[in-house]
Amino acid sequence: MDSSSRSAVIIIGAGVSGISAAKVLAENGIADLLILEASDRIGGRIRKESFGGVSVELGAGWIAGVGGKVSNPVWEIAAKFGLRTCFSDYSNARYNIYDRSGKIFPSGIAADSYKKAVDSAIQRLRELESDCVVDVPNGAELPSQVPQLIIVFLCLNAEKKVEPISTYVDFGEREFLVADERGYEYLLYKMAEDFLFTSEGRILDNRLKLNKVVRELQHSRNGVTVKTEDGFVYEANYVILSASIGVLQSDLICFRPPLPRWKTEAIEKCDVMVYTKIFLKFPYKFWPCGPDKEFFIYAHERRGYYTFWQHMENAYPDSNILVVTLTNGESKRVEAQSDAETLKEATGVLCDMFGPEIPTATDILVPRWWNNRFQRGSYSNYPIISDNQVVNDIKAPVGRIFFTGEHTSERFNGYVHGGYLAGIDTSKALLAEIRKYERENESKSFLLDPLLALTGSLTLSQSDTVSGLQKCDVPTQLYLSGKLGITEAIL
Ligand SMILES: Cc1cc2nc3c(=O)[nH]c(=O)nc-3n(C[C@H](O)[C@H](O)[C@H](O)COP(=O)(O)OP(=O)(O)OC[C@H]3O[C@@H](n4cnc5c(N)ncnc54)[C@H](O)[C@@H]3O)c2cc1C
Repeated sequence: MDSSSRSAVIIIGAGVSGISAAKVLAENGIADLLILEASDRIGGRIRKESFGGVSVELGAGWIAGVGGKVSNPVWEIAAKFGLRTCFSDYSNARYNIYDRSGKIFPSGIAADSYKKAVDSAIQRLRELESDCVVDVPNGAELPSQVPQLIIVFLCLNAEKKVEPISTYVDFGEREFLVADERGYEYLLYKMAEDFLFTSEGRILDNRLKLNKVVRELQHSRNGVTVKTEDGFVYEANYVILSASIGVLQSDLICFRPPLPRWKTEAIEKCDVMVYTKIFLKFPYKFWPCGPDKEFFIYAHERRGYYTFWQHMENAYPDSNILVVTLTNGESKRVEAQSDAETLKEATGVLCDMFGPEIPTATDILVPRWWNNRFQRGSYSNYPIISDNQVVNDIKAPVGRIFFTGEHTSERFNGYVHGGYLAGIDTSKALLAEIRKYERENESKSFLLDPLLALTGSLTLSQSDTVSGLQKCDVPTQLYLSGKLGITEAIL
């Protein structure tokens, strides 16, 4: 076991929220920080991979919420660094719906069915709201012609909340696909460059430590001891924890003492969505091309079975890549099987749509977000009908541990900009806390001064001298939530 010196703040996780949190701290004079990241890279759920000769985004692919009155901060950063993006027009998908015999549903029927189903689902949601039942409206009465379409759209929307989605209300309704060889993650690197030492595209600053899997957080009124899987121990005055909601629900990180019940209950209440983009590379195109054909749908009686497709010709012309999106149960099923089996299933679906003569895919890429122990899912999904108490509890600090990540964003959870803004918010809250202690400490030492002069000496313990911040610790949660008992709050 090794010991490192004490840091002012340790940030756990180098995804967008961890990096934005660290940047705000650094900009506000907290240079003494340490970022511990479990994997061998920064980015977290923003991740590119080379596939079929281009860069594909296994995680976040779109900058969602663009073109409104307020500018999406992630869009601004992307513009600043010249990230290449393509506008995505999903609206045409409803006209590109294939049945199992490869017939396209006539556009009128499809659009009409879509509208009816959405209306019916919204109505059903309103009813559910009054009953306080929380779920995707599986049982909504759907027109029989293209049920799969409706379910896809409802899934894609309901999983990210059906009623006004803050992202679109605030930032606009347009979505842009990142299609840049440097990847979406390039933005994180550029953010890190502002406060970490970098050279030739690499972060060389030893305040970022990769392959450091945090397994234990021992916290007290004096600080936090962080233990990693490789036996290292790090000490900090404060910790910002940006691990995903799926990780918090798992047993990867042990808290000593355990998190209070109000916290663990809130964490359990938040659903984890699994969203999987499967990439298939072909020797040549056999699907209809053109911008209005970018998205197409396969209508199958089995819910979510290889339903939502996208060709990558707009993003990367002549790449001959198709992407199919699966969610939740289907994602987990596919993650558990071999890629060869997945390829066989996907090929069967493509044969249904485009005939048996299609070429065999030369490559397949199946990300496994659910089985990744540093993610355990793709993004958070708060119950449609829930108050803000759950998210407030999830983000509330416990003593010296502050929580961040997309799941702590009240308005933009599930999105990159949610993670980005959450990181900023958390750091601001921590800075306020630090300043408060500094003020209190100053007034304490002011009171102590005459005493010191009288006695001539006063010995402080080592932990007291590390930082004045430790001298008058009041568990943060005490004043954030009136419902707590003292012992729970101290935990
Ligand atoms: C498939 C997919 C598609 C998506 N599509 C979009 C999209 O199109 N648009 C959009 O805006 N958003 C999208 N998202 C969501 C977006 O990617 C996330 O909201 C955002 O990236 C989350 O950032 P974060 O910092 O909160 O978490 P993360 O990126 O998960 O960062 C947390 C970091 O903590 C690390 N970590 C975890 N446990 C430990 C530990 N014990 N010790 C040390 N480190 C640890 C992880 O390795 C990770 O790097 C998508 C996500 C997925 C998976």
